[in-house]
Amino acid sequence: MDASSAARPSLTDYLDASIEVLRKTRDTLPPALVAEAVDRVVTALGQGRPLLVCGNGGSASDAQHITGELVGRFLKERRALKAICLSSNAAVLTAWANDYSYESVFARQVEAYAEAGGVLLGLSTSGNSPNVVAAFETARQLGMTTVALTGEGGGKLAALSDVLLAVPSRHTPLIQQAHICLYHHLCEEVEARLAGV
Ligand SMILES: O=C(CO)[C@@H](O)[C@H](O)[C@H](O)[C@H](O)COP(=O)(O)O
Ligand SMILES: [Zn+2]
Repeated sequence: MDASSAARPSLTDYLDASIEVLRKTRDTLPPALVAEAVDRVVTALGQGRPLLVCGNGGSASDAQHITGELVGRFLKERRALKAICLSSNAAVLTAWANDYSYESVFARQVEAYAEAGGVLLGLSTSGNSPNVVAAFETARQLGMTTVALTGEGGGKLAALSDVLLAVPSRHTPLIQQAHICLYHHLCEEVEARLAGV
């Protein structure tokens, strides 16, 4: 063991902390709220309206992950679903951020793809990333439903979300891990309900 490793959590400690956040999420997040998020997404996609997904850093990967499951498949064979990742088009992101502002990179794409009755799903562990906040403001102006996956309290997204799924932690990586559980559940439910529709 090197001298500095004593200060860092062991893998066992890290897994224990992860389990604790997942357990608190299970015990505190109302199932009816999760069901409402599922309902909103099922309604939008069932009517051919888009699900737009955005986030930064690890949450950008999560946004890609979610849209990959829904455009392709999660567990079942079924039709493709109109899920669009706003965090993955490098040309759009770099051109818009370079010429205008990083703060508006998602809002601009919401303008491009929004349809009233669609859903914007934003992932932000702080709930305060300015580009996700701006995207929520634009989505609401354009008649979209907003669903947020955040950490404890929901930050600025709390006031801008029709459905707020806030993981009870302030630790970014552990919140992200709980987000993966929540969105895999969402994908499984959405897919099951839209199979054959
Ligand atoms: O993946 C991680 C940390 O696990 C980082 O890349 C993290 O996503 C970035 O610092 C984000 O910029 C954090 O933004 P947010 O979750 O507060 O919206
Ligand atoms: Zn990470």
